[in-house]
This record gives sequence, structure tokens and C-alpha cells, in this order.
Amino acid sequence: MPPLHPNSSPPNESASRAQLIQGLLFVRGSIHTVAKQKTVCLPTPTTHLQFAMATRIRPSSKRCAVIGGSGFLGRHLVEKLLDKGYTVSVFDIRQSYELPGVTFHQGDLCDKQALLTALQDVSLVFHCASPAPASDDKALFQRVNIQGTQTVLQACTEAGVQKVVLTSSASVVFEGTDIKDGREDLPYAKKPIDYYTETKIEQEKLVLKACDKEKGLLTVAIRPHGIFGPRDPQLVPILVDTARRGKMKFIIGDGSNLVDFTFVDNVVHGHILAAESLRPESPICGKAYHITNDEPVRFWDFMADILVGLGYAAPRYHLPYTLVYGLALLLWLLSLLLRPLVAFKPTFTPMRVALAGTHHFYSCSRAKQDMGYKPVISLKDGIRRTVESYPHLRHGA
Ligand SMILES: NC(=O)C1=CN([C@@H]2O[C@H](COP(=O)(O)OP(=O)(O)OC[C@H]3O[C@@H](n4cnc5c(N)ncnc54)[C@H](OP(=O)(O)O)[C@@H]3O)[C@@H](O)[C@H]2O)C=CC1
Ligand SMILES: CC(C)=CCC[C@@H](C)[C@H]1CC[C@H]2C3=C(CC[C@]12C)[C@@]1(C)CCC(=O)C[C@@H]1CC3
Repeated sequence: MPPLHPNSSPPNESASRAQLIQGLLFVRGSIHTVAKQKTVCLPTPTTHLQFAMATRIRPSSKRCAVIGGSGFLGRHLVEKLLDKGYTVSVFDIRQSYELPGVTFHQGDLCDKQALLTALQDVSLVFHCASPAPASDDKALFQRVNIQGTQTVLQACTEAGVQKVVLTSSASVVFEGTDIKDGREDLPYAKKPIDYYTETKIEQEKLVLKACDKEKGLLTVAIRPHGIFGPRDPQLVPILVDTARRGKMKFIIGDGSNLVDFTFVDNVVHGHILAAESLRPESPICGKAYHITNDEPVRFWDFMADILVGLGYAAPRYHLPYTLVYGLALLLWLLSLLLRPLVAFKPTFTPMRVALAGTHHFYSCSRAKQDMGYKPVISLKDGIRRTVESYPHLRHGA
């Protein structure tokens, strides 16, 4: 039986009920209905039963694109979308895997023509591409996160995309000082702590401003924090590398600072819930949502759980926060000044020290209320799954 036309947006329950009723009225012949300026061609059924089956929600009619789908979060998102019956186009600067049901489009998101090819017949776009936060290339962040996001929005409009879900970051409100149970109405950081944060703020503003029910483009931003899980290229590898170099001995501050670490499956769940809740009448249009594990944990307990789980010793000695932050600032300035002569990347950047030594945890009650969000994997299970997924990083491996 042929699937619904791929142009059709994922039908909601009431639409499919209406289609079923139409099916009972029209026994033969095809019906063309106009939904959101796109023609939906229903198949030509021969019996009521066949028609009813043809018009049920068919997973293959869910078509979406994941920009940044080769990355850590992007790939987990793609896998979940496939599980849920979506067909996925991945757009990324690199191709890191192959999967049935996924079409890869390799390109730079600043290239509108390349994007337009990947967005053909797509009604839902997840934008989770960004340069790695560890980079200090200001021009790259501005080009990809700001100009690139403008290009993504233009391409989405031209391609007739109806929904855009942006992966923003809870860091957009973080200025290096304590945030406890922060809500989405906190102001954007006035003095963002690095170029990554500075450009993530502009990116989020652009995407939320683009939400326009009249024009048929709905947008929402998800703000995760401290994503971890299997295949993460940042958190566990940096931690293990630091431990292997004998530098994971110190706790910055008194070690009591609470932080959100969010298991990747929960972040994916938040993205998909947002996409599926995004309708013109929904309260989530044009808004930002924190998605966390809803279990703030002491930063240094989390680090210890991962390290000990992988067979390394947990940090034990305390260093004063202000001293380490000051040193990190000095090192960062030195690295800037000496850049023309020597290139070195300090492990202790001001951002990293701030993340390691302050409270930063966020409330996800808005996501619970507006989209029924609830974490699907507990922190304990997330840590266990993560540790098990890195046998090659175990002590002595
Ligand atoms: N990881 C975390 O803890 C958090 C992440 N986020 C956000 O989540 C999103 C995903 O993060 P994460 O999965 O960790 O990051 P990754 O670096 O793993 O994934 C990002 C992907 O985007 C690609 N990309 C970069 N530049 C371009 C470009 N110009 N055109 C097309 N693709 C490009 C990257 O390629 P390449 O690797 O070659 O650069 C990579 O494949 C980001 O927006 C990030 O800001 C938010 C909060 C926390
Ligand atoms: C909650 C949150 C936003 C986490 C972000 C993840 C990374 C920024 C961290 C992953 C490993 C961390 C780490 C440090 C800082 C923050 C991370 C990079 C240190 C550099 C802090 C100072 C040390 O003693 C070594 C740490 C290595 C691991």
C-alpha cells in the first residue's frame, strides 16, 4: 500500500480521524486536500478497510531533517527518530556513520543551496549543529552560530519547513556566578563568559524571533545542560585525559556546588516532545525550555562517579576557587597574547573553572507543564550506561 505523500506533515490525531471519516464517505477515487499550502495526495483505496488502513498515521510519512546529525546529540536524536518511525535527512559538515532510513547531505550550514537540497519535502527541522565549545575561534562561532543560523532560517522558509527546533544551551544565562533552580525568564548573560555562549545567545534570539504563525513557521528552543552519555566526545574523554595526565587530583572550591548533568536520552526526549507539541495553538511557540535530568548533583561527586567507575581515583585536595579562576584568566590572556608565536590550549579555561566551581542548575518545570516533559533515564542509570560504554577509556585499557 503506498504511503501518504511525503510532503505531508506528521498528521495529528484529529486530522487522521477526519481522514478516516472521509474514507468512509469516499470508497473509490483519490482525494486531494490542501494542508498548510501543501497538497496532500491520499492514495486510491478500493475498500473501506483499505482506505481506513491507508489513512492511519503511517510512520514513514514523518519526514524531518537533523542539522548537525553527525554529532554526539544529533546522532542520538536521529536514532530515536528512526525508532519512532521518522525518515531522517542528516545535514552536517561531516558524515560519521551510515544508517538505513537516513539520507546524508554533507555540507556547511552557511551554504543555503546545499541546505535547500537537504530540506526538500521536510516539514520539521532540528538544528543542533555548532562548533565545539572548546574552540576559541570567534570568527568561526559568529559565522556558524549567527550567520549560519540566519541561513538555516531562510532556507527553512524557502523550503516550506513548518517547524524548527533549535538546540540552544542553558549557558545562555550563565555569567560565571551561581544559578540555583534557574528559570527560563532569567535574562541572557550580559557578559557571556566565552564566544560559544555569546553566539548561542544570538542564535537563540534569532530562532525564537523567527516564530511566525502567519507565515507558517513555528520555532522553539531547547536549552540542555551538561549533556553526557555514550559516544560523547567531550566530557568523559576530557576527564579521562586529565586524569591520565595526573591532573585530576584537585577539587575547585569546597566541592558542594550543585550542577545539572543531563543524560543524552533525556535531551533527545525533550527535543522530540517539543517538535510534537509545536502547533499554532501551543504555548511553546517562540519559547525556550530547559531540559535537564531534574536531579542536580554535586559537580565533584559526578566527576568522581565517572572516574571511579572507569577505575581512576577521585579528586581529593581542595583549591580555592578565586585562585584557580584568576590563574585560568591569566593563562587565557597569555594564550591570546602569544598566539602569533606559540599556540597552546590551556586545560583550565575560565569557563571550565567557572563550570567546575559554581552552582548552575535549572528548573525544567516549564517543560513539564507545557509539554509533559519528564526525564526518562535517572542520573544513576545514565552514569552506569555511560561508564559501560567507554571500555577503551578504563584505567589500564
Ligand atoms: N554537549 C553539551 O553538553 C551541550 C550541547 N549543547 C548544544 O547541543 C548541540 C549539539 O552539541 P553536541 O552534539 O555536543 O556537539 P557535536 O560537536 O558533537 O555536534 C555538532 C555537529 O555539528 C557539526 N557542525 C559544526 N559546524 C557545522 C557547519 N558549519 N555546518 C554543518 N555542520 C556543522 C559538527 O561537525 P564537526 O564536529 O566537524 O565540527 C558536529 O557534527 C550544539 O548546538 C550545542 O551547542 C547545548 C548544551 C550542552
Ligand atoms: C555541567 C556542564 C555544563 C558540564 C560541561 C562539561 C564540560 C565543560 C566539563 C567536562 C569535563 C570537565 C572538566 C573540567 C571543567 C569542566 C569540564 C570540561 C576541569 C577542567 C575542571 C578543572 C579540573 O580540575 C579538571 C577538570 C577536567 C574535567
